[in-house]
Amino acid sequence: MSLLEVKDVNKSFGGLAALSNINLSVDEGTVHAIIGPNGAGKSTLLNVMIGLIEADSGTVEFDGRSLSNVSPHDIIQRGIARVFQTPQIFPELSLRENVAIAGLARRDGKFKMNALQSPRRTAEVYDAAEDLLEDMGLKDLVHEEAQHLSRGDKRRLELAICLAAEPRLLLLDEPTAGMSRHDTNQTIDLLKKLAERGTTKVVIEHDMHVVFSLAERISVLAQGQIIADGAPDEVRGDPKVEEAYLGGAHL
Ligand SMILES: Nc1ncnc2c1ncn2[C@@H]1O[C@H](COP(=O)(O)OP(=O)(O)OP(=O)(O)O)[C@@H](O)[C@H]1O
Repeated sequence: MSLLEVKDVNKSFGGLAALSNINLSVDEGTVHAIIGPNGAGKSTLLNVMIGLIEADSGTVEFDGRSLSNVSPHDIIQRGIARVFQTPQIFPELSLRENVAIAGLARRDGKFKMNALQSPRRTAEVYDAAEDLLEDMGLKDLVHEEAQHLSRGDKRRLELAICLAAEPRLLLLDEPTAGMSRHDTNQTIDLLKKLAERGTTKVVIEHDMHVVFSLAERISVLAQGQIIADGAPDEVRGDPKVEEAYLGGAHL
């Protein structure tokens, strides 16, 4: 079943068509990668999906309901979370406070810092935060200030923050950008583990190792258009993709 449907979406910046007639369907429970060369329109598409950029025309539907005119906050409430290229964390708070705040925001419908001081909620929320951090391999760091984390651990924290919101759809914008091969492989393992939670994922990624390790379906953007869409093996062998994406090199 399709969880997210992008239908006939167009977006121009001035005279530049960043997205042209984009149609894309993300099936529930799958990992769907969006790849393409620099400037292909990947971030614009992700921003349209999450309501940060309004399309000139076309629609995005999540679980059968249009996301038009829905605020980014309400989009999160509906069950969509985005992992940004730069981790969005509170640097001076501990890891578990960072994750607990996200859990409370999900539960209460809006950010309520003073809810952290309510004893009844605190234990419950902190327990859930610690469980998530343990899943992310950050158990020993729950009391550390987030600002002291390594880059790889920050990415893991940010994933925990996103998951605390219990999203049905997770949008990941270059989750392994800037990571060492070791951290990249750990992140791949982590994302595979997340698949067991049934969270549907859309991943923008430059690293082909990551894409082909994770994705069940790949859409290829070039110059604002989808030039290929299918299973990894279909996309890998597509001459249009090799030409557009890597100037004729083999994927
Ligand atoms: N706010 C904006 N104003 C003007 N032009 C923009 C804006 N955002 C994106 N563009 C242009 O739209 C096109 C698509 O950009 P986009 O960032 O979506 O590509 P991308 O595939 O994510 O690229 P990259 O892989 O380099 O991040 C580019 O030509 C870019 O310069």
